[in-house]
Amino acid sequence: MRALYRASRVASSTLRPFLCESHRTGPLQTLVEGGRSFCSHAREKSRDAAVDLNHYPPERIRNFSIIAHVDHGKSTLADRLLELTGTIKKGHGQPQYLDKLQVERERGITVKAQTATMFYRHNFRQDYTSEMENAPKFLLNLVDTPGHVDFSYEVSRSLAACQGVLLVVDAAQGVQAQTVANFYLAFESNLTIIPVINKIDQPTADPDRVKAQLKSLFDLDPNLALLTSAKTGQGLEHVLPAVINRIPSPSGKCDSPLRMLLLDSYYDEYKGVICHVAVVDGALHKGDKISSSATGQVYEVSDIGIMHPELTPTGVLLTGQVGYIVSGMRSTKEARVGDTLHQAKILVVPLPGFKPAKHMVFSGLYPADGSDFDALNHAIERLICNDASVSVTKETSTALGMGFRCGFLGLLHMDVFHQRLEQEYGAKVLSTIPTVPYIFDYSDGSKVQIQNPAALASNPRKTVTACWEPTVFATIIIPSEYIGPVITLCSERRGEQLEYSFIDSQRAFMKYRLPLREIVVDFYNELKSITSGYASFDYEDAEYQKSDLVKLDILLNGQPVDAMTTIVHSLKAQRVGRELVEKLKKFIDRQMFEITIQAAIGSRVIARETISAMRKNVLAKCYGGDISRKRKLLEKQKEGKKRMKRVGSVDIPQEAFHELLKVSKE
Ligand SMILES: Nc1nc2c(ncn2[C@@H]2O[C@H](COP(=O)(O)OP(=O)(O)OP(=O)(O)O)[C@@H](O)[C@H]2O)c(=O)[nH]1
Repeated sequence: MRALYRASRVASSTLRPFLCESHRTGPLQTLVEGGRSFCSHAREKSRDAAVDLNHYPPERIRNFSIIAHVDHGKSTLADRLLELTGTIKKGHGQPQYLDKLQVERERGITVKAQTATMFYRHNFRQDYTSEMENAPKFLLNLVDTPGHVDFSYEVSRSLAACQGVLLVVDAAQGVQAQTVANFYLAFESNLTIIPVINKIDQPTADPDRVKAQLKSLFDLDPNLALLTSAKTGQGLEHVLPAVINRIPSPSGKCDSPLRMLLLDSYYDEYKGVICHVAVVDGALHKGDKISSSATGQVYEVSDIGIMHPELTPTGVLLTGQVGYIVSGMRSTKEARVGDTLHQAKILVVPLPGFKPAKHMVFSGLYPADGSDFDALNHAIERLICNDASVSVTKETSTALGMGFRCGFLGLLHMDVFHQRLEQEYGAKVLSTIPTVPYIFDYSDGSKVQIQNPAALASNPRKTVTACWEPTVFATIIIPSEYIGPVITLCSERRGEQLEYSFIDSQRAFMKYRLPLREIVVDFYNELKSITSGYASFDYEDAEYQKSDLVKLDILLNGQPVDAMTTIVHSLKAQRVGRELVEKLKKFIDRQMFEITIQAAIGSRVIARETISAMRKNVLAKCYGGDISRKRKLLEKQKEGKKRMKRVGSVDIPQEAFHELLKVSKE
């Protein structure tokens, strides 16, 4: 009896994940057919499946991510692995296949992490003479991640679905700042790290130097580093065997109730919201009803599959597998990244999820043509379905009308969002000067985070008692000859040096604490230019520090333009004010009346420029020398101008706003 019970338990635990919901809860004996484990319902469902995932229990799965510093070759390596496994055709004519966005192709950077499922036969005995057809087939999920610091949130999210990483390092450039940051992301997540020294085909490649750096900085065994060229294909044959041999399989429980992590989501015009998910425990089938731990909403799974590399329906996703689902969610408010999805009516302990995205930079987005507010609203709603890391709230500006205050992960992220709005949704956008989130303490004990400088209004009933600004820990890696200029740059930017050491005989490693405001605008460009492009830079957020901040208003003919208000350090107010005023003068056209442009702190004007009025020649038609008639005409013109000045509003061209974004230094 006990044996029978045990047999049915074993059968139940191994079979249940493969069954549809109606059968999973029913008596098992009705489902077992000639010793095979699948119910007729499940077979029916798998008919539309191009790939049968039932052959891939967790021990035949490896989930790994490719992480590296910018441009060290992640996406190219991903291409080669996809080709090697036959997932995409060789010479598909589209380099960096997984960089699908127009903005990624134009800028040559990865912005969005992309997952692709590959199938690969691996012979553990390394006995290549034996027939490979008999070697076990593995399901490999590869995640290509962005390298730029702004998108490290994407990297940390991707790592939640992985058990290991390929840490790619350029054989000529060696370890760079994002290599360090990404190593620690993987290390702190307890992932297996496989070092890959790439671009060994370059004439300046020095793999031994890189191996020594990997040892001294990360204590990684240099003998375990793989040497590759994603360009020529050299050494690539060792990558996937290393993935299978060194990275553990996912450790979820097949016989537990479904727990699935929502990794990412995007909006598709035809299918609606498509969610990328990692099945941690249990299994999910097409037609199942699932529920969100965050909202309690119930959905029916209408499509399910893997990215192979395009959406490929499979009818099922099993423990340890990564794929997509379509379940009728309508917006990212429903598809919350980091949420745990489970079978409806079966309660589970939610998975740890992710830390919420931290918004470093805020900016107002307004329709370039005021009447297009609805179009911009629609475009932003759609785009945040594809980029949930942006925060959006509505705001109104007296100068620009109705718009949005958006929070971004950094300046590049802001630029990319802006570009995507224009390219993918045809929205014409005007953005205001980016600002960082400051905190102000008031005399009544309240604390307010200011994301829009114009909102910092003077209030007679309470005064500001303290100002706080966000800071970051910055990592800078540079060739030793540039140490002097970099130290000067950091101290100009109010930085405090925390660490200073040498990676090897040629390169220095520095850690600084810097105010976030000082690095979001143009710090990286300046760092690159003073180091001939050799510096690498990364940062992570640190705590707030007390600071002496002032609100800087820009006034046109005495009227403050709220969209141009900014908050600056008091020591730099004069310089920033002058720079803003001079920039504006260049971009505002002369009008029929005089325009004064002023920068002011409260009622104190700290910089001023004047654009003189265009003078219409009212005397053109006045022939002859009647002086009193001429004087009369000039007097009339002066009166008219006064009236225009009083009632007229200054037209500020779009370029003026774009130029103000570039105000390089505070
Ligand atoms: N010589 C050489 N060039 C390579 C190799 N691998 C990649 N590249 C080149 O390096 C550049 C950057 O490659 P990507 O694959 O886009 O780098 P990435 O790390 O994905 O870049 P981000 O996504 O922006 O972080 C491209 O011009 C590639 O052609 C290699 O093994 N050898």
